[in-house]
Amino acid sequence: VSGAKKAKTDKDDNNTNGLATCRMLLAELEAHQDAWPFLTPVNHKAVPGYRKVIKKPMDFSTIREKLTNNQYLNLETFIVDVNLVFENCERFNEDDSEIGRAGHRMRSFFDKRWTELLK
Ligand SMILES: Oc1ccc2c(c1)N[C@H](O)CC2
Repeated sequence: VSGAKKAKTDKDDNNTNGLATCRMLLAELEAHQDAWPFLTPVNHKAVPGYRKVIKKPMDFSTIREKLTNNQYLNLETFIVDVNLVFENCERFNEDDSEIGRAGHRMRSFFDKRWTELLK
């Protein structure tokens, strides 16, 4: 019947919400050699100014937790959180710094990979 909603089953292997793609992309981000500044939440108690400057902290372990808890509706909502990691990094770090450069390298890696996977 037209308009009838397709029942979601775990056999639904056409990666409907892009969740298999999210898992693949996150695994690659976590394994990247430049991921070290982004693997766990910034310790805002130890970093002066961080809590005040960065309104929405985000990191790869938090994204992993949210993915595990099925908190991402689709690939788009996942990409919003990954981009938040890189936006926070650019806000808090000079471009010409170790962490600043790592952030730029990670962002260009991610942009390349998700556009490749979406083609
Ligand atoms: O010198 C420092 C010391 C701590 C941090 C940074 C730089 N940047 C990170 O984005 C946040 C944590």
